[in-house]
Amino acid sequence: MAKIRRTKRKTPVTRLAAPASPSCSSSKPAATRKVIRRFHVLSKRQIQLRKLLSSRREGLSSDALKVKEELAAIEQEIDDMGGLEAYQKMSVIGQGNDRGGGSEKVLIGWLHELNYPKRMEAEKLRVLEVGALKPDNYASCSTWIDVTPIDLHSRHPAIQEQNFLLMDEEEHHEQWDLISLSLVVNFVPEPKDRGRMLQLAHAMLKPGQYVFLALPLSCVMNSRYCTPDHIEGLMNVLSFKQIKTRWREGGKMAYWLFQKITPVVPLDATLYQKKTVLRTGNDRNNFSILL
Ligand SMILES: C[S@@+](CC[C@H](N)C(=O)[O-])C[C@H]1O[C@@H](n2cnc3c(N)ncnc32)[C@H](O)[C@@H]1O
Repeated sequence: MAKIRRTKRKTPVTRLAAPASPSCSSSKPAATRKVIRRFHVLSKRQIQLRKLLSSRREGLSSDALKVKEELAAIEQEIDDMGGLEAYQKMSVIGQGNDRGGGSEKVLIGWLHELNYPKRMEAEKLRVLEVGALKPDNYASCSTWIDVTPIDLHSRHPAIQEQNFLLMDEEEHHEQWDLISLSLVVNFVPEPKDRGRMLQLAHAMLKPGQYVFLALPLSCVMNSRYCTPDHIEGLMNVLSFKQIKTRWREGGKMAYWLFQKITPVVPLDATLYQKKTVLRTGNDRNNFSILL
């Protein structure tokens, strides 16, 4: 039976800071965090191994066999843990307790500051909520928000089971007023796919409309490769303008609202196409987003 390699490498930040600090649920906070961290570690390794396998010629060496064995062991462990479903359950607990509710509270507050729903015309705001754990996050705004919740794994019939990265860009071109990416970009293991997610959001938004982004604070405050300025610069390159941002010292989350703009001159993307060290020090994480 193959064993999963257990190294002393640090757990990636994307895995640490998902909303998992329940204080009044039946799951103990430490146990909740443990499931979330382990799930992220395993799914990142799963992607690495799959890539490794697809880059080798069939039956090339005994190395390939080892990779296959490790992959099988990882997939078994993910299954034994209860898979994405168990992870989502832990995230719901965290959502309720860690943040006193979901990120949508921050977003709704900002929309009110931007004078919604007053400034709206006849139609409701078309919101695509990516990574929806509950179908009714926007129930209190149902008179002015028309939400489409999607997730890789639907936990409710009203949540469409859909990978955002596989949505048809042409079909959805400039169809949405707001796309919510709360704790979703950091869930995606590959930095380039994270960038693609933001690019896709841009293509799918109507001109002048918004993307809401929420990340664990450590992704921007303790990463070697990512800072709040870097996020803003990267979003500017994608033709987004920062409208709102919020985090607090010692907090767990960072939030942004960006507006899709039409740039006068396209900006140079070079700085965002490869990892550049922006912070030094041993105790940093490796979160990054690449274009
Ligand atoms: C940590 S949970 C966050 C849920 C919620 N948005 C929040 O802020 O608490 C991440 C969710 O995003 C979903 N997700 C990740 N990548 C996705 C993708 N490409 N398309 C759709 N859903 C995705 C996962 O399945 C998971 O349910």
